[in-house]
Amino acid sequence: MKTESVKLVYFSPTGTTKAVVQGIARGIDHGSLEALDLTRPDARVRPLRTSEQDLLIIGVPVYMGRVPALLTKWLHAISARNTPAVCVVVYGNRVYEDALIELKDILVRCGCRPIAGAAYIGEHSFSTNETPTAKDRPDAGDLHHAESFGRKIREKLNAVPSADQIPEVEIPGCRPYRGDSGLWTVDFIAVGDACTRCGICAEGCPVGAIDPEDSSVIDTQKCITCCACIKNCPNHARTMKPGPVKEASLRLHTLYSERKEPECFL
Ligand SMILES: Cc1cc2nc3c(=O)[nH]c(=O)nc-3n(C[C@H](O)[C@H](O)[C@H](O)COP(=O)(O)O)c2cc1C
Repeated sequence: MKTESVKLVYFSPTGTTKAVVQGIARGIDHGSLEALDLTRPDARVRPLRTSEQDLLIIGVPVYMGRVPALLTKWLHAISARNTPAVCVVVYGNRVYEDALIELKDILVRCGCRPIAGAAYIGEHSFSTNETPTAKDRPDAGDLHHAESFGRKIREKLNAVPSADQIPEVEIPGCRPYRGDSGLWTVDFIAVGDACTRCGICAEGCPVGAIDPEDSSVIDTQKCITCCACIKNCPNHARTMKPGPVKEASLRLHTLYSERKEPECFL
């Protein structure tokens, strides 16, 4: 079947999911490409509409083995008319549990026809220089893999006459979904003297939890512990305070250092 455009949709506070889905899109020989970055809160207001002429590629990070809870309302509101869809999750080298099957289920309910799914590895949000986990992933090998996955998706699309005839894609996972999509409410960010109040952290916060006038003021009720503010700070002024997130960073580094590889389902 022919698709006229690719719609590339992602939520990616620390940029790893974005890099992976862009890699997949490079491998698909597409006509036009429209990107929708859901990371900023104002991008999650208008619902998405897609048709059979689109190919939807949608990527989310894995949070606690699940699709991030803050996205589910927006995802459920997608209105897709028989749209072929590629479901992608990116996880921090621990496990992706039921996130991929959950994403697939949501998209099916919205009217999509999943044509492929994949789980890739990205540097863990809690990874630091002292306790790294999946440091600098996706790396060149992962991105090469993503492009080649994209080429296989194109071949599969070319081989089916219409979206109705896309065969069911088997995705691993359990229903009801395991894991707990609830996040910690925790005051874990230390702001050091190097902070210049430039506001870059507030601008990049996916939930508007940082005061743009005074970036040391953080609304812990809103914070989703994505660590984008730590990783995006040009002055390295933000670090983890001792506590559960820092402890998790050490635990992940200790238990999940062995390299995992991407998995694709076609
Ligand atoms: C709150 C939270 C929960 C997470 N849960 C998991 C998890 O269950 N398994 C895992 O391997 N990685 C987990 N991660 C790590 C992210 O999935 C991973 O770092 C991903 O690459 C981040 O994507 P991004 O760079 O697009 O923000 C979690 C990260 C956060 C912030």
